[in-house]
This record gives sequence, structure tokens and C-alpha cells, in this order.
Amino acid sequence: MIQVHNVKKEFEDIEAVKGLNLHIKKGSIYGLLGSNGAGKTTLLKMIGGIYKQDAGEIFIDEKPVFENVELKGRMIVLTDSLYFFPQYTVRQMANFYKSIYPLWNEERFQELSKVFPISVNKKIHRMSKGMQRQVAFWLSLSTMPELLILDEPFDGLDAVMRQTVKNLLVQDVAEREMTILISSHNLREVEDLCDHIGILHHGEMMIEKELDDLKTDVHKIQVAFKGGVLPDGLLEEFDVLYKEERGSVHLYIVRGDEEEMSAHIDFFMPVLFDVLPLTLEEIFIYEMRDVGYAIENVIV
Ligand SMILES: Nc1ncnc2c1ncn2[C@@H]1O[C@H](COP(=O)(O)OP(=O)(O)OP(=O)(O)O)[C@@H](O)[C@H]1O
Repeated sequence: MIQVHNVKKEFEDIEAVKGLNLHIKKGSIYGLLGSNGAGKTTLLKMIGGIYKQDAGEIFIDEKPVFENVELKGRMIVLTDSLYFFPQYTVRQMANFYKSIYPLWNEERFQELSKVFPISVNKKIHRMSKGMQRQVAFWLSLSTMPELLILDEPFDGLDAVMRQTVKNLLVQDVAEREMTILISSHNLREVEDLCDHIGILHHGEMMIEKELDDLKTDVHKIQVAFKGGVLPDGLLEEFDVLYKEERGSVHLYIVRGDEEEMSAHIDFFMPVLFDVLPLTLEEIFIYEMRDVGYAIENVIV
């Protein structure tokens, strides 16, 4: 559904996005992760047709996105700064959406009024940040978008509302193959929701994978040997992202094939050998460390 070819974007002297490629299939939930300033928002805004790229091409359903009114009628871009008309109530804003989004579904809007505990007659600018975000989802989902682009979407929502919104999103993906592109620093949430992950750093795509593959590609290994002596060259030929000694136990974070690695370690007859699962948060931290973006022990 989305194809990004060699896309670049500069702001004055900053190269925010440097020749990036990305492919997202219809009906998938793609999580864009990355360090602060990595270029996530810039990329989302280009895919959403808000910014024009300096170079490269962006196609949605094989059509260029920038200034494409027809495509924009079928997609919603929700960024951190929500925009509502001053003085408008939810109903008035809904009428506006209805007039510009061809797939607006009034029945859905009414159904969702049971989910979001907000009066349609309330003025949006008088609502709390979290309530405004609820209205944004309420209106967005009533437009029946084929593509939903979300930048830090759950900021301000309480835990119950977060889960409710996530359920609504998953339901739309399952029932009508909506595609979601989501950028978030909340990796637990991304892990819950996404089937594909892309990690950006300094405007470049470092890793792009199915979440399940990403998880089966990186392993946390605990290993110990008789007398606490580590065999020479253990894991030398593997891609070790991190290692640490905890007494006689050695902890490794290794990228590679689990079976091959296990067979290799078994050969040295360890007295302890465990392969432990990694969370997306751990994978992110170790992958970022690998490109020199490490956690510092800062004490001030
Ligand atoms: N409108 C702008 N004018 C000038 N520079 C910008 C503008 N928007 C973004 N940048 C710069 O482009 C780079 C990428 O910013 P972007 O907001 O895309 O990063 P991000 O990955 O979304 O970051 P964060 O996780 O901190 O929100 C940064 O160096 C930022 O300072």
C-alpha cells in the first residue's frame, strides 16, 4: 500500500531523512521506532502528504501522495498537535469531517459515542488534553480511513482509554484491512500492536523486519562453564551486541540463528545455558547501542 523510494528531506542544514526506503502492506500495523530527532515525524508527515520530500518518491496505492486530494480523503494523519476549529463542539467538528471525508460513516460516529464518554455538544477547546485526543480518535475512526498515520498517538490517554482505542484500531485492521503506521516511544504498546517494525537513526533505516522475525533474530543468552572458565573464542563468529559478566555467569545479547548458536555453545559443554526471550524495548536498546547510541550512567 505504501512505497517509499530513496526519500530525502532537509531542513536548512539538517538532513532529517537521508535516502530512505520503506514498504508497508495493506492491513499491516507498522511501528516506526527511533531515537529523538531520528526523523520519524518528518517521514510520517511526508507519507501523510503534509511535507513534500526533496528527493525520491512516495506512493500510496501506486499514486503520488503530495497534494493528492483523493488519497487524503481516505487517510488520516494524527500528529501530536491536534487541530480543531476554535469554539466548535464535537458535533460541529463531526459535520465538518463529514463534509470533507467521502467515507464518513454517521452510524459509526453514533456507535463510537457509546465508547467515548463525551457529550457531542461540548466545545472541544474546553476539554482536557486526553479528552481532545479521544475526540480525535472518535472523528478519525468515523471517517473509515484506509490508512491511519499516528505520531505518538496515546499521549494523554489514561490506561483504560488506551486499551479501548487499541482494541478499536485492531478491530478496524481485522474487519476492513485498515493499514496503520504508528510512531511511538512506548515500546510496550508498539509490541502489543504492531506486526512490522522499522528502527530509524539519524534519518536512516537501521532495521526493518516483521516483529516476530526481529524477536527470533536477537537472543539473550546466559551461560556458565565449569570452574568459571570461558572457552576461547566462544561466540567469536557470532554478532554479539552486548556482553556482561555476572560472577561466573556470562550474559550475551547475540544476533543470529538460535539453533546454530545453541549447537555451538553446547559443543563447549556449559554447566548452565539458557536462551531467554527479549522484549522489544531490550532489542531496541541493544540495537541502538550497536550503532553507538548507548545508555550512559549519568549522575548529576
Ligand atoms: N520544521 C523543522 N524545521 C527545522 N528542522 C526540523 C523541522 N522538523 C524537524 N526538524 C529537524 O529534523 C530532525 C528530525 O526531526 P523529527 O521531528 O522528524 O524527529 P523524530 O524522530 O520525530 O524525533 P522525536 O522522537 O524527538 O519526536 C531533527 O534534527 C529536527 O531538529
